[in-house]
Amino acid sequence: MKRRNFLKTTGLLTTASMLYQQAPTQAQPRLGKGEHVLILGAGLAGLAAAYALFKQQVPFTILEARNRIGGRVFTHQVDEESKLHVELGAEWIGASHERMLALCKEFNLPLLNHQFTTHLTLEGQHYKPKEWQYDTNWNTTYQTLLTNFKQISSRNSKVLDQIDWWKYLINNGISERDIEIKELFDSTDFGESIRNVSAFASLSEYAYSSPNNEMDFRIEGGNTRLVNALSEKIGLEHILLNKKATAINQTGKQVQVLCEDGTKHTGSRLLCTIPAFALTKINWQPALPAEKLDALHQMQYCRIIKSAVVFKERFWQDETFDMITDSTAHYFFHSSKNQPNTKGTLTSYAIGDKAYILSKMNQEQKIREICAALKPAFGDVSQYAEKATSYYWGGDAFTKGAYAIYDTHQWFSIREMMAKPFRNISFAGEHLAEWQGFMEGAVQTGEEAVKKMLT
Ligand SMILES: Cc1cc2nc3c(=O)[nH]c(=O)nc-3n(C[C@H](O)[C@H](O)[C@H](O)COP(=O)(O)OP(=O)(O)OC[C@H]3O[C@@H](n4cnc5c(N)ncnc54)[C@H](O)[C@@H]3O)c2cc1C
Repeated sequence: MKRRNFLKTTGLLTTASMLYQQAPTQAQPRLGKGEHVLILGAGLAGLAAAYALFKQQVPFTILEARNRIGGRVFTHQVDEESKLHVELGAEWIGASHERMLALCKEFNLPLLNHQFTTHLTLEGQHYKPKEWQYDTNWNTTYQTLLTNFKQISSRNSKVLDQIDWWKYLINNGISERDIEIKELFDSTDFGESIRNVSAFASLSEYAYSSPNNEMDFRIEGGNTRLVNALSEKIGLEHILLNKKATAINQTGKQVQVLCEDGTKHTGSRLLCTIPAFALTKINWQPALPAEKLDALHQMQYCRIIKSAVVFKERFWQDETFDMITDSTAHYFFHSSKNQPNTKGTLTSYAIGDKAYILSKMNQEQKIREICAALKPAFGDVSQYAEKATSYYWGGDAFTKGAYAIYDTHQWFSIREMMAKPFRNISFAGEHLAEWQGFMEGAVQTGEEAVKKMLT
């Protein structure tokens, strides 16, 4: 069974309705001929929705708050001379990410292998890929847990949602050393400590992911190329930048969006693809149902900082180098893999409190921190470091985090409430997706929202 089908069968779409019986449920009428759709947000959810409308010849306009398209897909050129680029937002396309793979194929965007072989540095000791491993018994237990999860009942799914991933692993006998390593690994997936993630959310990700945990590909030239291809296809004239929505009024059959620059935009339907935090900052007339606002307020986004350092030489030598460490800089990978040059970049990917600490450092301090974390593996590499570029998503004005993180008790409670349409307004975006936290999820929710409008 595929992951999305699995999630549908675990009762996901019924529990929240039981919890929020007061909320109004209104089926939206089918979109009429010539009716204009407004879309908030030019991230992948908004662009995928617009592309689906474009194919059906439905008129639409995208309103985007930033001065660029792409949202959390954000390719950045770090060095003009070498033309090296890095991803400051979404990095990997997974081998199971069907819609992303199909779109890349459709737009002739070549995919590059972006898999790595992982080193480990723990308490100042460096281990090369085959020099470290989890306890053999634990490996067997873990595989059994993943396999058994695929048979889980709806009732037990909800029990699992009540405990966090860390406690679940401890309960199932992981050793003290292995939980330390597992926390370092898995927290990079969730962007916070695994004590803050529902065991159900974790298992549904790991049991259904590709063998490389969906860290498989990236688009040659940068993931922003997909965003650009979609925008060009639908017509750049339909995407209005610097249009931060501040108020949304629904009167009769019309929805009016007021933007910070004083402009007003009207449509028969509105699709909001903006993150939960941004939705709570909008002045809604009539007000959003209290249960929905409450769910949006509860939704947390993880803190991630990506810091890419340009080095004069690729002293790590191995193209597939990545490394988990117990330092503040946390996880490193060779972000210039498949970009031939004498110079190269290593990206540090730090989460949670570590991300926050790094965000308070200037670039020189960050380079010092990163070089110190690399020392056990490579000695002093500070002479190779040229510059660092970083982006702290915890401070992002629109998301206040990198992607949604479902804490205990949340998977089966707030999600459906956030996804519920509100009169002529529908909702999409990564935080509502079955492939939550991924580009794939953003695309799927955008496409599905349009499908619902048209049926
Ligand atoms: C550091 C990091 C690493 C990641 N790694 C991966 C990865 O390896 N693989 C993967 O598949 N995914 C990854 N992701 C997740 C992926 O980036 C997201 O799931 C996806 O891009 C979200 O798309 P979206 O359209 O739902 O939201 P967004 O991209 O956030 O788009 C929403 C848009 O709405 C706009 N907006 C917000 N408020 C308003 C407003 N009031 N008015 C108008 N517009 C507004 C925003 O500016 C934004 O452009 C990562 C994300 C981050 C941040």
